[in-house]
Amino acid sequence: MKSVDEATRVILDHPIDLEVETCSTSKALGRTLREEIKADRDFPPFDRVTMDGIAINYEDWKKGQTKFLVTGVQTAGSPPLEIAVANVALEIMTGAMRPEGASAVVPVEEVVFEEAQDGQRYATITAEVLTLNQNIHQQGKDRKAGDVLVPANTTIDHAEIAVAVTVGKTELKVTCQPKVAIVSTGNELVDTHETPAPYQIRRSNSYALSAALANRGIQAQLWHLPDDQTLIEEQLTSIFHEFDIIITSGGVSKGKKDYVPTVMKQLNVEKLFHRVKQRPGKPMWFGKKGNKVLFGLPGNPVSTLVGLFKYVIPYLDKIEGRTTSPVRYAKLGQDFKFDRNLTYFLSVNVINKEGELWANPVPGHGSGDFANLLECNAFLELSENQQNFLAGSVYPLIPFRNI
Ligand SMILES: Nc1nc2c(c(=O)[nH]1)N[C@H]1C(S)=C(S)[C@@H](COP(=O)(O)OP(=O)(O)OC[C@H]3O[C@@H](n4cnc5c(N)ncnc54)[C@H](O)[C@@H]3O)O[C@H]1N2
Ligand code: MOO
Repeated sequence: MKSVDEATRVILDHPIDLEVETCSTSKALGRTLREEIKADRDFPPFDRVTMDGIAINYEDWKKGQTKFLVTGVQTAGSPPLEIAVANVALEIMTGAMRPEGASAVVPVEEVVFEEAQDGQRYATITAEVLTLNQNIHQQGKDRKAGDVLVPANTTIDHAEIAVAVTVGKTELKVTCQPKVAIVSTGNELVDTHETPAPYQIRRSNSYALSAALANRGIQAQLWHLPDDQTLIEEQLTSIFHEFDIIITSGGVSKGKKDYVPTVMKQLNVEKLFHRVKQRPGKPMWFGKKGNKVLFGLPGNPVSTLVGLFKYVIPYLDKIEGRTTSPVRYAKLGQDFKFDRNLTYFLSVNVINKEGELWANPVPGHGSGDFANLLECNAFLELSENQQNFLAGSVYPLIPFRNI
């Protein structure tokens, strides 16, 4: 039986290859970039005015001039005007290009405007202090044309989309998303709209898995198969043809109808491990055939989700080449005892107390108690070979909601 660390290593050491495709930039949120995004122009591309006010030649003010004749108005999006003679100003708007000859912009709050008898408009500066080039964002100050703005393999978020469209990219090269199938098994399971017999339940795992994957940007396709070995074999054969990643739930333990491992053998899927020294989720199965993998997650709903968040999501991150955030840690909120020689994934409610994450145990009633997860936002990974876990000690966190 593999330890949690060994199982993690085996999984991450068996990536499948995903191709590169082109995707419209506006739909690229969450995808992995497979090219560099370079600046097509300087950032900003021209000396950009940053306040609504008047543009003047700073030297005029420095020589003692505070009252300026307004000779024009320059709005954002129009070609630059010019300050060609001494002691004149242009009214100017945020986003406009610096007019030729202008070397300071004084905000309207520091200017008094007046109309003279002759119909001319004057602006008097009330500010005590001006500086050269104030309120002008200098061309190329942020980035230079040709600079790499976003390196390849970055996960695309709103900031990357803003930069990509700014440099004129309507499309981006991204990693193809894997095709994912979720297959639940079990005669005791009926669908949501059905009324279960007294010995049946409604199935929930496939819906929980597909919702969690949708949150991660992946639209999985769902199947449910009865405990019929021939049918499972037939269906998984065709699912293997069509999909890159198959996630099964149930049918991997030691029961007479737990057919997943047997069927995998018949389909020549290489077993990389079966069973992990952990609770919940011990009976997990993992294997690979060609460029496809199967995660056989145990059926108990909490075990299924531990498998998804601990193993499947990091695997997706790896094959998609995503930039991932480092492992997060939290302090255990109260003493906890677990005396089996297994890694324990404790359901916890994590709160942020004065900048520190504290994980309060919400143990529930075992791996079938999925209603318990309504009160939780993460699993805390308590290492094997330890029995007493003390309040205040720090452990890795596997969040399944935003914390
Ligand atoms: N003799 C042994 N029995 C069991 C062992 C063991 O080591 N020796 N392991 C136990 C552990 S731990 C787990 S976890 C379960 C996992 O077994 P399976 O993966 O074969 O899962 P099933 O038997 O099919 O189902 C277990 C449980 O979960 C419910 N379930 C299954 N699928 C769904 C679904 N889609 N939605 C909601 N609930 C689901 C199912 O009805 C069962 O109650 O095995 C233990 N037994
Ligand atoms: O691993 Mo099972 O998930 O403990 O119930």
